[in-house]
Amino acid sequence: MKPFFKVPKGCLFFPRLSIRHYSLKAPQPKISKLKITFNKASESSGEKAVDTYSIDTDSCPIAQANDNVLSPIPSKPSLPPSLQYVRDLMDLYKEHVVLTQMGSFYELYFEQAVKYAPELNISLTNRAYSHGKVPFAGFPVHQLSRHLKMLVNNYGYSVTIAEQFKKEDVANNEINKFYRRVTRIVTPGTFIDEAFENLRENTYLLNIEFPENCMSQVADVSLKIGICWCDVSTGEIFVQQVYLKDLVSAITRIQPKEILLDERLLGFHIESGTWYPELVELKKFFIKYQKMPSQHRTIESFYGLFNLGEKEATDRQLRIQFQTFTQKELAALRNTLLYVSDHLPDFSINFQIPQRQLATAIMQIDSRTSAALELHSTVRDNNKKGSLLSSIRRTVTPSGTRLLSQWLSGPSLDLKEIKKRQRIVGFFKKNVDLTETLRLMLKKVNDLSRILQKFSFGRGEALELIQMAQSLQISREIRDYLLDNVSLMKVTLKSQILQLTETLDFEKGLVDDILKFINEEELVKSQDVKQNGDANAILEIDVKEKKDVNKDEVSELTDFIVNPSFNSKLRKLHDAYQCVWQKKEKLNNSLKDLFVGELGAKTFALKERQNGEYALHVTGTVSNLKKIDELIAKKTEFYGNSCHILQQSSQTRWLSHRFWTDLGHELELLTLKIRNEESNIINLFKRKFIDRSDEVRQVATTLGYLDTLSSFAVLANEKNLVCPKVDESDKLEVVNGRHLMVEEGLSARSLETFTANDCELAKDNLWVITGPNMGGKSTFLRQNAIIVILAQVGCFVPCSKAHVGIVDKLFSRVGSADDLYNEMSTFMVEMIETSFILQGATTRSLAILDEIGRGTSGKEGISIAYATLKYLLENNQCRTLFATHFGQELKQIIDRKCAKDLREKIKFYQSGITDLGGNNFCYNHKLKPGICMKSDAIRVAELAGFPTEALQEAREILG
Ligand SMILES: Nc1ncnc2c1ncn2[C@@H]1O[C@H](COP(=O)(O)OP(=O)(O)OP(=O)(O)O)[C@@H](O)[C@H]1O
Repeated sequence: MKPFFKVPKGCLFFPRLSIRHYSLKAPQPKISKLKITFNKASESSGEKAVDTYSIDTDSCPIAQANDNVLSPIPSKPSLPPSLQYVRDLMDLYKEHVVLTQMGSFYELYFEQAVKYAPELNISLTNRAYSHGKVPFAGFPVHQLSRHLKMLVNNYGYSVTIAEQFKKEDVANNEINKFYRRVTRIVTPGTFIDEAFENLRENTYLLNIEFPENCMSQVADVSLKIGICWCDVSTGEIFVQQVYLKDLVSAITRIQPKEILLDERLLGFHIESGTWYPELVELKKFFIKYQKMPSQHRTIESFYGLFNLGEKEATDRQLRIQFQTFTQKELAALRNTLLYVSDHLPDFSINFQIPQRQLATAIMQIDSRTSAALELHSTVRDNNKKGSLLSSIRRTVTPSGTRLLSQWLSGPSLDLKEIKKRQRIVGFFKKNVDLTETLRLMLKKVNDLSRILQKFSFGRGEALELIQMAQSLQISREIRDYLLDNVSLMKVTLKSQILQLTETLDFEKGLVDDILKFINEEELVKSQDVKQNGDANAILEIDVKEKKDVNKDEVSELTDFIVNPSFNSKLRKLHDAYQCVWQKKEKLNNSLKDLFVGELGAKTFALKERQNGEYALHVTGTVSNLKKIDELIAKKTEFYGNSCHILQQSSQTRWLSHRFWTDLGHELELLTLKIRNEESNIINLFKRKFIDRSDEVRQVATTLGYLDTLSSFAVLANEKNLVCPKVDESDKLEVVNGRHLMVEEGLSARSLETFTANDCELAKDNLWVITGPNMGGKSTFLRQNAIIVILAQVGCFVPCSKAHVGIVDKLFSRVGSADDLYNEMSTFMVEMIETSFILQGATTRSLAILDEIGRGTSGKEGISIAYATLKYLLENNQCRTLFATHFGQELKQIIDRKCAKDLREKIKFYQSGITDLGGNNFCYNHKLKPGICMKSDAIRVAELAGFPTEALQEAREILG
């Protein structure tokens, strides 16, 4: 029998999975194929027509075309140009949802309108054209984000967005004054709007570069694969080279929102697991198949996507960095960069220098282990609440939370780094008041990396500029605060803290300038007005109603957001504005004296009407207004100008007045000029931050680091955690260990307290844990794995003492598998998972195995359990916890078949039940040496509400 993937010498043979016997379900509809070509090379492969529509908008005729330009294939000449454009886009971006901006709406046409209108819950209508009716549906521009969420996140579609632009130098009254072009293609990995809102998580896009033609051969577990992942919303980008056997662990760690694969792999259905079983894991993700023409673009052509200050310095740094990457990593990087730049053609991407992650620096946790240990979500309902992350999270900044999540997915193998973290946590834990003050400061810090990215994309409000400046100011305060307290620190800690504080020293002048020259109060006010406006728009309040209300006097000086003293140009504009404003005040007072004082009007004001006209607004009684009318009719001059009536009602008059009209226009023009200059200044400041991207990111990283470590200190004090001894030994010794989440659950539900248990393993030691059902076996296994993870992220651990020799890989075979291997029997899944452990575990690994062999008949199950146990001891020689209901049977086989030295490496522990008399009992979760002889399954059945008759029957059979 031929193995279906290559098994290294000395490892177990894998069962052959024939697709005939285990026909796998078709993948979920998340997978979409993007037919886009990117280079001329494809002309030869018969895709010339498609090539004409490259989404590279610079060279793309269609993307830049205005609505008049017809498709090169004049398929439906009777369509109006704008519709023809939509039709062409739909043909080009097949399988994408195409949203085209038409005025202040995004619209869907033709069959897409029919298909997606119900999914978006918007109304579907028809519009009549000369060639017939066309179905269409749309929504206002400001609702884009809401509908994108639905299309991309809920339905997993790719969305192509064509925006409308006004042609330059075209008069307003021309019919074809707009053109449209594709500004972005939104997929889960490039959905920046969503990422900017979702502060606690990274939005990673992952590209996997399989070697060419590798799928036409049997899978080789030592195949080298290049991966690259990036978060466009924070600018992070990483590369790594992994072996095929470690690929799924890497994916689990990265938790990408989208995975990019070469289009050529489409036919291999890799997520079915037929080529390499572990790849069934890909079913969990949004997969995009993409033509990968990386060889046609040099890496240098992407240098513009990085901004590390001066261009030359950036290029030099990148060149040096890329020399350290392998070819596979570079290929993955190139394709990722290409994909991002093609999907966000209108955004200036600003990545940090790509970081190379080494497989040897991070603990490997495969997806089953991550799920079984509930690191990020619970097994039962896939909820974040109740997970390890949510139960230990005390971070107060978005970057701290994201860092914590990354650390939990990939704990460190770097002893020096772990000890550094422990030292800092220990210091924060001891100095409670200092930590409290630090965290109060951290709480005020905004998400610097995301604000920076917004600026790079030409987005970001002026208020975010203030937030950026304030956060950087706080980072200086944190720096000073820590420096003030270095006397409390021991030598090593002191030098580490000093190193950290260096990165918090961001240029003071820039920050001070922003805080000095930009008026935060006005910004907050205008933000409130905007938010209210948005809320009204969302509520779709009748706009007409608002239009009836005429604007009050032109803005007062306080509406401006940049201090006039910023530069002479702004000063001059403000002086001119002041001068006109004073004239306006004088005019207002004089006319008020005249109309109210002398002519008896009730009120008087200088106003701008909704239609833009400047007018005098007078109210009064019918007789007073009559007097005014008569004066107007006689062409009487008011403050040097005669008036005429623009609009009247019984008690109001709108009057024209030349002088006010001139002043109004002057004020309007000056306001525009000031706002324009302000916008230039804001953009200048933003640019300054973009040019210092590297420094801003360093501050963000350090603040996230301090946040995470101080949060560990808070947690340690709150949960009574201790600092574990971590070293390169082969030990796993835990005294009075606890499971944080189970403990939390118990205290929330009942008065019962958690029973702490010890664990003492060394290399090639194996503990067999037996006990009744519900006796706490799985809990014990998991708690020790979690303690290892916590120890290696630098966190303190729930026990009274721990000694953890660094674990390189964590394996588990716990509980029922998820549904990925659909149509495979539970036992087959169990065996596949166990095989991965037997093939992957090293002498530095920790394996937790729960009830191996339970999925088949008793005798065979026991033999499999024994074989697994023996293989682990003899070959893997890792630290192992092995829970089973076959304790007695296993012991007998071990005694019979194993040599003394092997027998001595196996220890048996049991939990039990304490009888309380009658039918009453309680679980005794305390582990003690020995083997539990019975599982007390009938008691569990009784607790679960089994019918008495059935229970009786079971008891009789048991005897
Ligand atoms: N050390 C402990 N102290 C207190 N309660 C515990 C402890 N360990 C487990 N429990 C409680 O017992 C429940 C069952 O534990 P667990 O699932 O670990 O048992 P098990 O022995 O693996 O059961 P089974 O053999 O039926 O799978 C837990 O949900 C928890 O409420």
